[in-house]
Amino acid sequence: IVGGTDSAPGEWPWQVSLHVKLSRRRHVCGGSIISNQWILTAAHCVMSLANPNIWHVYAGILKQSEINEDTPFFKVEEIIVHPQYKYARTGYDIALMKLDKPMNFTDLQLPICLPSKEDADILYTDCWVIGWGYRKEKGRVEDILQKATVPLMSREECQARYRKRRIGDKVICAGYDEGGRDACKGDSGGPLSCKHEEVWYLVGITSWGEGCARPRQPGVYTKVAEYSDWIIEKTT
Ligand SMILES: Cc1c(O)cccc1C(=O)Nc1cccc2ccc(C(=N)N)cc12
Repeated sequence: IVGGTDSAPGEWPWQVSLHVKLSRRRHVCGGSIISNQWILTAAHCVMSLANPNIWHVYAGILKQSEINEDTPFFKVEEIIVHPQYKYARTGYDIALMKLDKPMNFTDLQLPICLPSKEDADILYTDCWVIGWGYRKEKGRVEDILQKATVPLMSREECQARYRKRRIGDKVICAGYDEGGRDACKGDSGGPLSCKHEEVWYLVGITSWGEGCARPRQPGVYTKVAEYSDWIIEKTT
């Protein structure tokens, strides 16, 4: 997250850290708890690492430094990548991870609500992007979970900012014209969470952007409301 601040313990109980157990255990992407056995993340996070056995899901943590070989984690039983996904920039950047066993909800690990398709046009005004990703383009994974508030923008305005790309209706853009506050590498797969009438909704999944927090280059997020049928089909 560029231009963010430290989160407090339990502030974002649906945020998880997805680690890959390869050469070195490391945070690869964020993800969101959507039920006691399912995590929603970005397809580009899991594409080249589609083997469920190499993933460790850490829930209820604030700092990466809380994680060591004794820290409990969830194993992944199944990974479902959207069948139409090719690259983050061309959309369908969404994937589901089924945990090997249901988690117990606590104050530090709770699900976030999915917006329904009817909610696709709600104008959310209190949206936050969170993650342990880079604070600048040439950055590194951060220790304390960062948060930044970002305004949603219309598809038309986003398309005007990304002339070389097709900004479709299954993505949502957010950011400041002057730049300075945005998600970045390492935040991928994490939630764009919006509070609406006292309830938090998973409005977007951090997907891509040209650089990070650059003027007139907003963050692009998978629009979760457009995938509610797919999510329900795959998780029930
Ligand atoms: C290609 C690249 C890097 O190598 C390092 C840092 C950023 C980038 C980059 O251009 N964009 C990105 C690469 C990977 C995930 C990203 C997630 C969000 C955003 C965003 N701005 N909302 C940009 C990303």
